Amino acid sequence: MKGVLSYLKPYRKYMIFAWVLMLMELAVDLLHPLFMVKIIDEGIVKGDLSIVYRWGALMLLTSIIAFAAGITNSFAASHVGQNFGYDVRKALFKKIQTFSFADFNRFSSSTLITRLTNDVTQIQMTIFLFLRIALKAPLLVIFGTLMVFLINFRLALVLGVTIPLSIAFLVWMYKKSSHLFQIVQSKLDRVNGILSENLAGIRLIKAFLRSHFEGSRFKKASHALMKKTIEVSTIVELVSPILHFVMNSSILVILWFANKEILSNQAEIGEVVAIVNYAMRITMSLSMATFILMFVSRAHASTERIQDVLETSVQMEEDKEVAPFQIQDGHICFKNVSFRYPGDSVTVLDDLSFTVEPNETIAILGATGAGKSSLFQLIPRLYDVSEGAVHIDGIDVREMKQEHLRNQIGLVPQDALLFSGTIKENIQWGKEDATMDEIINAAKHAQIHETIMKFPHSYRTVIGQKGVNLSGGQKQRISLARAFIRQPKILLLDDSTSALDMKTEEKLLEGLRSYKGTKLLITQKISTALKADRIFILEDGKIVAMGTHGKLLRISDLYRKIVQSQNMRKGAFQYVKTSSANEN
Ligand SMILES: Nc1ncnc2c1ncn2[C@@H]1O[C@H](COP(=O)(O)OP(=O)(O)OP(=O)(O)O)[C@@H](O)[C@H]1O
Repeated sequence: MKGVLSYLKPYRKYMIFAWVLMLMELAVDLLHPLFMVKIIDEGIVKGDLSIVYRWGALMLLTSIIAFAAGITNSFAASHVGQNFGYDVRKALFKKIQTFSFADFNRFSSSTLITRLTNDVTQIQMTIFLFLRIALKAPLLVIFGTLMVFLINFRLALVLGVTIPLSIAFLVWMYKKSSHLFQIVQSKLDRVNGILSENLAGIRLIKAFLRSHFEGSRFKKASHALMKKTIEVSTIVELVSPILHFVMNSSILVILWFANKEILSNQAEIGEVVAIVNYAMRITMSLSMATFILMFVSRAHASTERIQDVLETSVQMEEDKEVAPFQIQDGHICFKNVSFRYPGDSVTVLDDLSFTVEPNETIAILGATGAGKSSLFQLIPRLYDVSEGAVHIDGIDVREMKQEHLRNQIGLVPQDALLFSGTIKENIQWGKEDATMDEIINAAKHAQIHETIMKFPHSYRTVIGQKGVNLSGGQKQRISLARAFIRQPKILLLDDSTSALDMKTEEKLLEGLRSYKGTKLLITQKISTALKADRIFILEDGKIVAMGTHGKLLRISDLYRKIVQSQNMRKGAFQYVKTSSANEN
C-alpha cells in the first residue's frame, strides 16, 4: 500500500473480516432469486406446498444470517475508518510541527485545517463505504450478470449490452467529477480562510465598521464554493436517473422477449422472475456505484491533498547525529550574511557582518521593513541564511540540532501571542517543568507580577483566546515572562516593550542590565536604545552604523536625525503638558 492508504496496514485483519462478512451478504443476495425460481417453478406452479415451505424457510434463515453479517460488517468498517482517521490526523499534525517557516508560506493555516478535518473525513467515509458496500456493488453486477447468463442465455444478452453501456457512463462521470472535486476542496479552503481571518479579527472589523465588506467577501467565496459544488453534483445526480432509465428499459425488453419464450415453452415463469429480480438488483448496485464513485472521486482529491502535506520535504534539514550543544557564552557572529525569503528574489538582508559579545546588550534601530525581525529569525534558525553564516559560540547554527538551539534562545516576537489557558500555564509554556517560584520570578523580571496579583484569581486567571481579556502591555509582559523563565543565554526582544508605559519599561530594562546573557532588542525608541551597550542602525537590509550613543551621534547623520525627531516629539509632548498645566 502506498502513501495515505498505508495507514490502513494495522487494520488489515479487520478489513479482511469486514470483506468476508460482506461476501456472505453478497452470496445471500445472489442466492435469493435462485430460491425464488424453485419456489415458483417447482412449488407454486406444480402446487407442491412443501417445496414452498422448505425454500421459504431457507430464504428466511439466510436473510437472518445476512442481517447479522451486515451489522457486524458495519462495526468492523466503522472501527477501521475511525482508527485510520485518527492515525492520519496524528501523522499530519506531527508533520506540520516539523514544518519550517518557509513551509508555512506554502500552506496557509486554513488549508491545513481543511486538510486535517474535512479531507480526512472524506477518506474516512469512503473507507467505511468501501468495506460496507463498495465492493459488494461491482461484485453483484458481475456475479448477477453471470447468474442471468446461466439461467437463460438468450434473455441475458439484453443485459450484456446495457450493463457495459452503464459502466462506461459511470467511468466518464468519475473522470469528470474527480477534477472538479479538487476545485471544490480548494474553494472550501478559501471559505475556511476568510472565516478564520474574520473570527480572529472580529474586534478590528467591528471597530473599522468593515462587517459589510467582510460579509460580501465571505459571500463571494461561499458562492464560488456553492457554484462548483452544484456543477459537480449535477453531473453526479444526472447519472442515477439515466442508469435507471437504461436498466428499466432493458427489463421491459427482457419481459417482451420472455413473454414469447414462455408461450413457446422455451422459458419457465420462475426463470423470468429470477432474471427480472437480478436485473433490479444490478440496477440498484449500479446506482449505488454512482454514489460510491462520487465519494471515491472526492476522497481521491482529498488523498492527494493530504499526501501533499505528508510528503513535503521539510526545507530545513538537520543532521540527526549531532551531539547536544550547550550555549556557554552567548557570543553571536554574523559573517557576510545575506538573506532572501524562500521563493522570493528580494534581498532582505545584505552582506551583514557583526559580532555581539557575551552578556552585551544591543539595540537594533531601523525604519519599518528594514529587516530587523528577519535578522532575529536567523539566530534561532527559523530560516536559513541565503549566503554567509551565523555562528553562536563559534559554531555555525546549521551544525546544531534545532531543538538544542531553540531551547536555549528566548525569542519574544513582535505580536505577543498567548494561548487560551491560565496566566500560570502561559508562562509555564516556556518551561514545562517550571516551579511556581520560577514562574513568579520570571513574572517579576517582566514587571507583571504585581499586576497579576491584583487579578481576582491571580496566576489562575484564565486568558481568553489570544489574550483578549488583557491589555497590550499585559500581554507583552506575560510573553516576556514566558521567555525569561527559560533563563536563556540569548534573549531576542522584538519590539516587545512598545506597549509599556515609560516607568514600567524603564524598570524592565533596568532589570535586564543584570540579566546574565546576551540581549538583542529591536526598538523604535531612542529612550530604549539608550539602555543598550551598543546600537546598530539597520537601513534597507544593511547595517549602516553601529556603536555607542555618543559614537553614533558623532558619526551617523541618520542617527542624529532619529534622535532629533524623537526629541522634538518629546518637546512637543512636554509643551502640550506644560501648556495644559498652565491653563489649569
Ligand atoms: N514571510 C515573508 N516572506 C516574504 N517576505 C517577507 C516575509 N516577512 C517579511 N518579509 C519582507 O522582508 C522585509 C523585512 O521585513 P522585517 O519584518 O524583517 O522588517 P522589520 O524591520 O522588522 O519591520 P517592522 O519594524 O515593521 O517590523 C520586508 O520588505 C517584508 O516585506
